[in-house]
Amino acid sequence: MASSASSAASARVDLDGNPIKPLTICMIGAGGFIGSHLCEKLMNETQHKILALDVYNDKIKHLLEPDNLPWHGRITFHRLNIKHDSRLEGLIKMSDLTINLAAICTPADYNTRPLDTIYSNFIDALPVVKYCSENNKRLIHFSTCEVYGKTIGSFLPKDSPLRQDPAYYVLKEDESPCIFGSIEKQRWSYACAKQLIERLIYAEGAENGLEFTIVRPFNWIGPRMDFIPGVDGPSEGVPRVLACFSNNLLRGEPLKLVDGGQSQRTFVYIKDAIEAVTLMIENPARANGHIFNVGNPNNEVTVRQLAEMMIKVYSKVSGVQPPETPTVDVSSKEFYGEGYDDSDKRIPDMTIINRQLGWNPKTSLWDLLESTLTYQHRTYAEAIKKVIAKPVAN
Ligand SMILES: NC(=O)c1ccc[n+]([C@@H]2O[C@H](COP(=O)([O-])OP(=O)(O)OC[C@H]3O[C@@H](n4cnc5c(N)ncnc54)[C@H](O)[C@@H]3O)[C@@H](O)[C@H]2O)c1
Ligand SMILES: O=C(O)[C@H]1O[C@H](OP(=O)(O)OP(=O)(O)OC[C@H]2O[C@@H](n3ccc(=O)[nH]c3=O)[C@H](O)[C@@H]2O)[C@H](O)[C@@H](O)[C@@H]1O
Repeated sequence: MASSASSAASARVDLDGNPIKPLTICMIGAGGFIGSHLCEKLMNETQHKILALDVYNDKIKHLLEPDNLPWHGRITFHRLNIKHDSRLEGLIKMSDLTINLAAICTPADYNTRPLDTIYSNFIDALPVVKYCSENNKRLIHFSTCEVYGKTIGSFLPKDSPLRQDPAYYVLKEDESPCIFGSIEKQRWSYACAKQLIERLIYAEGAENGLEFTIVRPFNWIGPRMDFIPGVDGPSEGVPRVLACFSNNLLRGEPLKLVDGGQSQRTFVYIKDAIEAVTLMIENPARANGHIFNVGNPNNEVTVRQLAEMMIKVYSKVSGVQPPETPTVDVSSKEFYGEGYDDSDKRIPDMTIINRQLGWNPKTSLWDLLESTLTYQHRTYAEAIKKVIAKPVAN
């Protein structure tokens, strides 16, 4: 008799009521933050098989070992660098669907390693697109909300009433322009490379019939995002804001607000966002040919407000009192170096994803920070104490 888990999984149907066939998915960048959550979801709740490609597998080790896991045999890890590995085409050919997550995607790299950033986000993705197109394989490609760049409203005078009009700031997949800074502002190397790969994929769809979906994530956050400097990443490394602020909180240091923390972001819980990706995987007729914003327009804060909320939540979940000086201002030049620039505001329009997939985010910013910071505290607090206690070598 089939187990209740597997019979429940085999009875699953898509949004149009058709049974979902198990797929083989070539997931490139499966060992990263988003990949690890997607692998977890697909193993726990579906019957799909994953060929997981990455240079690292630390974040999915718990899904690969031991041999008696319920999904044993449905996920296999292939350690490879897509820059130079002849196995890539074969693995794409063996699959029904390719999901490409591989990228350099931390802002601290965009202006300091612009060549690596452009190669990673454009050149290295080219063979993936080509192999999918030539072999008639479906592609879900991860782009970014950064392709929108700055809002139209950011160019209006500070006191202009038009700044309050959503037409000047809400970001729509099929209408909003992509507004980047000058070439000296190398921050935009990432957004520009992502924009060009989006255009190439779109053109492959238009001219050669490639079946594609492009995902534009808006600040997905949660457990396993990036690294804590000096614990599971380089001491001098600068991860994305959730990990930067977590690191400050774990060490009892003030949180650093770049240029006063005035930029605005909308944060979505990784588990909500993964639901959207699962809908795309399992509803190709509704997802193919579309570009989807995936974010939570209800969770907007300035970076300063995010810092203040994280300080409160961390204190609640850890029992540790916040430092006397909870935040400090730092210039972007000091923090990121020459060539940094910023997106002012990022509110996703949700019309297309709502219409095609009926998806909506559920988790409030407070709740997602509570579960994420509980994880950060449990995972890192002891390790940080040891790092801090270590005598510094002369
Ligand atoms: N997390 C977000 O909120 C967010 C927002 C916007 C866009 N994205 C996009 O989503 C994708 C995944 O983001 P993430 O947050 O999981 O990042 P991540 O850095 O955690 O994951 C990327 C993974 O790709 C792997 N990788 C990079 N280059 C590779 C190569 N040449 N060969 C093999 N593997 C390689 C890395 O080792 C890493 O495990 C990226 O394309 C990113 O640009 C993420
Ligand atoms: O997550 C996304 O949707 C996209 O945006 C991110 O870009 P950004 O939001 O600017 O990156 P974060 O590092 O998360 O920074 C958010 C804001 O916090 C600020 N910040 C960051 C770190 C810090 O310690 N202090 C601080 O004030 C930054 O200057 C920025 O204004 C990254 O480019 C990508 O991962 C992704 O494509």
